[in-house]
Amino acid sequence: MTIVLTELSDQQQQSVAATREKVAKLHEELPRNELVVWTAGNVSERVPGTELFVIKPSGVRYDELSADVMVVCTLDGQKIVDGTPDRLSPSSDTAAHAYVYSNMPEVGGVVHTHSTYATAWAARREPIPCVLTMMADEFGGDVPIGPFALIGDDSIGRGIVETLRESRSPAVLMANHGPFTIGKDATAAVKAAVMVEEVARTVHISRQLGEPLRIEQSDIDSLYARYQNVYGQPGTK
Ligand SMILES: O=C(CO)[C@@H](O)[C@@H](O)COP(=O)(O)O
Repeated sequence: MTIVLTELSDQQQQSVAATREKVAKLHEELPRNELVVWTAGNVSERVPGTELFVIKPSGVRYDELSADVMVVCTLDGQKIVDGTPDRLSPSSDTAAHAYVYSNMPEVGGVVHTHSTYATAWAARREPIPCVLTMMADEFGGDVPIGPFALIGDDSIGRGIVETLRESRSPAVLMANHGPFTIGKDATAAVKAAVMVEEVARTVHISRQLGEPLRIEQSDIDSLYARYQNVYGQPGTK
């Protein structure tokens, strides 16, 4: 049965509208942080109080993105009648985002980029070793590699879920493709995308003059616990 946005409850329609505004605004962070070129990358967020999520339309330039063109999809990746033109297709990664939302109920936001240094590690299919306290803080260990998967069905999503279920990391480097990140909401997922590119660059530079040394696991655990539970102001991180 096709879902029609205007047939949802007023509260659900307001939730969709607010999520569209937020996801459109968060897309600005990808070029601002130099995580994407042209139309690469995408951000999505689950719509509270619904079984829906909002994602970028495929192939639309970042300076043409707005709340009005954010596409609303069901958790199996199907576009609903959302007020956008029928011809406006959701991101080519919609199936991947949908698979994550369907299989990781704790995830509220998903981001994909091709940021240069993180994607270079993905091309080598090499996990980023946990050699920085910022990595312990944000990723709780290495940043893992996910399997090579072609776009178009749920194989990328399946690879993301299978990898991240075995890791504390909110980022996975999909082999030969690039980073996908998750979070409790889209803001957290965008932050993870920014941070994974930062640590990928730092560790790359460090390795040019020697082999960086891994932090002891007990120290990683201690740093991760502090950062996840103490750092920053209450409710923000
Ligand atoms: O890497 C891919 C697909 O995985 C790119 O096409 C992606 O970054 C951007 O695609 P969309 O514009 O979101 O369809």
